[in-house]
Amino acid sequence: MNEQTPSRPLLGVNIDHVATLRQARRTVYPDPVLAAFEALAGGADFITLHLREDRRHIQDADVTALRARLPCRLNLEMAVTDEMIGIASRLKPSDCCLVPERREELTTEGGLEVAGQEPRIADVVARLSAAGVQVSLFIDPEPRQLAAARRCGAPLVELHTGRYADAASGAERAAELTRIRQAVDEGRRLGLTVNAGHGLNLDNVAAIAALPGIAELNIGHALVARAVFVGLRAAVAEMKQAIAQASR
Ligand SMILES: CC(=O)[C@@H](O)[C@H](O)COP(=O)(O)O
Ligand SMILES: NCC(=O)COP(=O)(O)O
Repeated sequence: MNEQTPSRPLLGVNIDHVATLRQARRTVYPDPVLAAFEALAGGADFITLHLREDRRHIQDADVTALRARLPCRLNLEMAVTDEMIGIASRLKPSDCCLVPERREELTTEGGLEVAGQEPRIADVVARLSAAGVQVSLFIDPEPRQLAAARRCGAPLVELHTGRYADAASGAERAAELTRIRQAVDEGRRLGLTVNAGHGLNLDNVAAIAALPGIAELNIGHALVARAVFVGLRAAVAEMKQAIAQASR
């Protein structure tokens, strides 16, 4: 629950798109395991990765290797499918985040529809929790989804910040930030630990990191993109600094 929310959000580095580069040629490099250690050297608090049904980037072997070798928490993002539940139950990552997934999507387009499938989500939360996995639900910043997440027994939620990140105007961005702030407050009132992520970068992270009560941020694509120019260790260090400055 949320009694120990840190003064500034922890940073989970999502290494999906290191694997995207590897999959472009089906080579064995760049190695996501090496990337994870570089991210940790840059100050990452834990590592996040998304094992998609279509395996477009992260592969099963990456999850197995990281589970065996990481000295930190491993946050496995996955769809709510029997296949993925089986993988998570077998590998037992420290954390698992249930996300929506559609084959044709370019990236995650919205939050998990928890409110419309509570019995299924509650069952999966119970099964993974019984296996010792800390489960979070990737949801839109909406009161009905927060309430449903609480009823499903999830201890954590991750608020989808994609609409904030993709806002086409300052007014729209401000409105989305208000929506997220209200969702953080409501989630904490419900006793949830509240995380956030998707589409965050050096230009937009400060306003999110400054929101009181956010426990963790998951950031990936923008960090890997920045790493093309400065390296992953430096890109993570930059992001940690931006988060620290925003949450003073
Ligand atoms: C759930 C989420 O917002 C991301 O962590 C997710 O991994 C995005 O999918 P891609 O990494 O394939 O863009
Ligand atoms: N859950 C969000 C995440 O892990 C990273 O999302 P992005 O920074 O790659 O958009």
